Amino acid sequence: MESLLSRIEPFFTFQQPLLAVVLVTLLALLGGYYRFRVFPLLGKKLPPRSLGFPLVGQAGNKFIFSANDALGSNQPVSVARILRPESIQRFVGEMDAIVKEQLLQELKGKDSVQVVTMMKKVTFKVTCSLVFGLPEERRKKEMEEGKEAPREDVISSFLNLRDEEDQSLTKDEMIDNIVSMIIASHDTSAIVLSLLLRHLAGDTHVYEAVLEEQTEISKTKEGKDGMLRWSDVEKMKYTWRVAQELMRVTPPVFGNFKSTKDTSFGGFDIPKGWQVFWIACATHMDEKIFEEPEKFDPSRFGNPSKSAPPYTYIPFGAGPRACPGVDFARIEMMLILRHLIINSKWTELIPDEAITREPMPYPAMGLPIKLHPRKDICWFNVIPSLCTEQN
Ligand code: HEM
Repeated sequence: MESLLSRIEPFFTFQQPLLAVVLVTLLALLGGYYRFRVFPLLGKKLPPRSLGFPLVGQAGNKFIFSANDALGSNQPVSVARILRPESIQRFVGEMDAIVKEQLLQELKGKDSVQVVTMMKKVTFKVTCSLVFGLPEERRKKEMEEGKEAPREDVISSFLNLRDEEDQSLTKDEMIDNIVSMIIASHDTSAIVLSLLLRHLAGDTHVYEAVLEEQTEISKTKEGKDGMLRWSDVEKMKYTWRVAQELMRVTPPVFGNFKSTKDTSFGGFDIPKGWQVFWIACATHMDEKIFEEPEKFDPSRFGNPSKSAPPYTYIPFGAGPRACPGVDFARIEMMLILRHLIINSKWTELIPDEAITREPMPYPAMGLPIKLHPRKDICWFNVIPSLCTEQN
């Protein structure tokens, strides 16, 4: 497989494992999809596409969160900086506060909830805080309390961008990038979280192991301010492996790239300029890459001897246009899952609910669950109805 990849890689700007490639497709096909699904948001024409994953609007390939230098030397770097681990890691405490506040709001007075809707709301709120920064009153309060200088938000960063001719972004380019960012960020994490809750409801062994890890972390927080930090997220190793395994079994998104030369793969000719649509599912289920692929086994990510070769574990894509939001997504998902699991068990109200693809994999009925909060460590205890006889 490696020799095949090395033969093919030079022909693509977006190197991916082509084992699993379901070859589709012309720009028109994807264009149709995006026009139908996304463009009504902006009422714009299909953007001129070139490389990678431009989602919406006139900005087209000027997707400035990309790690790829799509706009020119300084611009992408300055905005992508916001999503780099060292920036995102500073955001843990703030993100944690938003997550708690939003979960409380979503669960207030309820003993059952529709998970997909809840996750979308929580992740939307977290994304908005990344894009727009802290609300004014909280920003003031934090400064008064002598906390670190407020983190740079996406809007401020956009306003400071200049191209080689010292031109700032147009309003349309800004809107396109913000809408793309919000779609790319909150929907994906919301789906993974929903599927995680669904899996944990039916897998007691994994549920207990995640709970144990999170309880250990809680013990280290006793007597302190309780605020989570990056060092706490780093300790969530098993919890993260569970999320990784979930994304192996059910990768949430597809990707696409563009051939820069005429080439062929698996007996198919791929003309220069064609958009190639890849899916991770088949690669992730290939027994030559992942032993016993049908088995849900988070330990495969903690074992160097089992580690997958490059470009074979690709829920976040790979190569120059890989997802720049991976650290953000990791922290956000770990925090949300932690708060739910240390406070509550849950059971599915529709057992074995089907998964539909639209095209992302959603529980067909939105995953309604019943919550069974734990009395002893009830974070929901500000809401008495959630902490009474329901255990
Ligand atoms: C579990 C969560 C997520 C998953 C599974 C995911 C997956 C992906 C994948 C597979 C791609 C590449 C698509 C391709 O190859 O064509 C991508 C691109 C992208 N993602 Fe994510 N993503 C997630 C969360 C996030 C978050 C939280 C953000 C932002 C905070 C984000 C921002 C982006 C951006 C900006 C791109 C476009 C990069 C470019 O065009 O160069 N994603 N994502």
